[in-house]
Amino acid sequence: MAGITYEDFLDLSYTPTETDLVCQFSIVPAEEMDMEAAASRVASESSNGTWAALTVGDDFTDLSATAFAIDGNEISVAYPADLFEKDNMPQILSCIAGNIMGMKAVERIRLKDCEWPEAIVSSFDGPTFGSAVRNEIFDAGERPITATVPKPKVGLSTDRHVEVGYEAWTGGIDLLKDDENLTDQAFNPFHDRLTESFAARDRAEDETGEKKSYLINVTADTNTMLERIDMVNEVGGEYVMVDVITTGWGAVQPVQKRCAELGLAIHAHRAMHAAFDRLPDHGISMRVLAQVSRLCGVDQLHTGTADLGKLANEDTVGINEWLYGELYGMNDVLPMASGGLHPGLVPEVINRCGTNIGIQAGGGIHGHPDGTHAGAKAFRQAVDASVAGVSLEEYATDHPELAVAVEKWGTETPR
Ligand SMILES: O=C(O)[C@H](O)COP(=O)(O)O
Ligand SMILES: [Mg+2]
Repeated sequence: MAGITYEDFLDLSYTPTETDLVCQFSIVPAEEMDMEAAASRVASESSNGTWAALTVGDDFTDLSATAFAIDGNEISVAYPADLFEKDNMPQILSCIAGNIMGMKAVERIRLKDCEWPEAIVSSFDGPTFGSAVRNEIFDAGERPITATVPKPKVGLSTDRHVEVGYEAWTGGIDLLKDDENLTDQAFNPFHDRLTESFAARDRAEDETGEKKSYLINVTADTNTMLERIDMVNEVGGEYVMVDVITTGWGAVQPVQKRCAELGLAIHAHRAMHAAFDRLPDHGISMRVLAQVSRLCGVDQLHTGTADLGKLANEDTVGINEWLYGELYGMNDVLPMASGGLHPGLVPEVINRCGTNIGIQAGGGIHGHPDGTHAGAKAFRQAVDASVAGVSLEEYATDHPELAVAVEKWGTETPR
């Protein structure tokens, strides 16, 4: 009978069923443990076992996970579907990435990848739009959509923030984006920024004849986020932005449901992800965080810059491919490349990631020697040139803003 002693959680002859959730971990066992014992403890602690052999009899539903493969320092664990509550991401993570992360039986443990069965996937709503935002909200055709964060990231007054946004929109940027730590502070209150930005957005649309939108950061406690989402809807917004890791999945889920009712898209900023994924042999991979984001229904997600930008990245291209991939009919997610980008890096970002992305620059626009409007033009020119297959050098000959940006930054990767 499985589930009594932790050795019972290892079965190298087990073949996962179609309904199992299969998780891949890398582990470094504690000093006195071999891989088999440590793998058993992972399966045990993350399902229905504990450190002690139980003497409670067998009057319980057997929800034991099974460690069924060991390959070097990697193990695979299969979890039975009934272990999980439907549509409850916190509960799932409390199993597969819960106590085991700090368990002394392992020195290090990293949840690297999951294979999600249909029963779990279909219990979540998934994204309302996904990458369709590019042509359902915008009319971007084959090009990536573009975004910018006014800098400095905090401290601009509402008036200045809106002015910067207007300059960026009219320079050719699709999306104005708040920064991850701008919400409702005294120097730039949420409600003022919301109403004034959308008024400026309307003027920018009239001036350019292009669709524009604004990713206002609603991040807060769940009730406040729901109120802010309603406010965004009332002024005719299309999106909200949420810092999904810092708010937590139990907050993202109701946000998704409210946004789906209202027809709003969700832009997910991943601030704090590196607390989980930066150490290569511990934590939760960005790949799994991206999978969780898709199930919880974000439409756009920061997945890095394929290592071209200022932030450390884990396998941007592989993560993006997973976000586009077939998942029992669930909508995909639009990956956002962001963090230290400037016009000179755009061709290589598109070369590595393709055009079905969003691409964001803060410093790479607002650090342009001729200011934000010129910076926005240069960034859009870099996108247009790359999609047309024209080199930046050639495009810059009759696009002076791009020429200035390329002269300033070249193709360097910032730190
Ligand atoms: O939130 C973001 O995406 C960052 O603020 C990016 O800023 P940067 O383009 O200046 O690195
Ligand atoms: Mg930021």
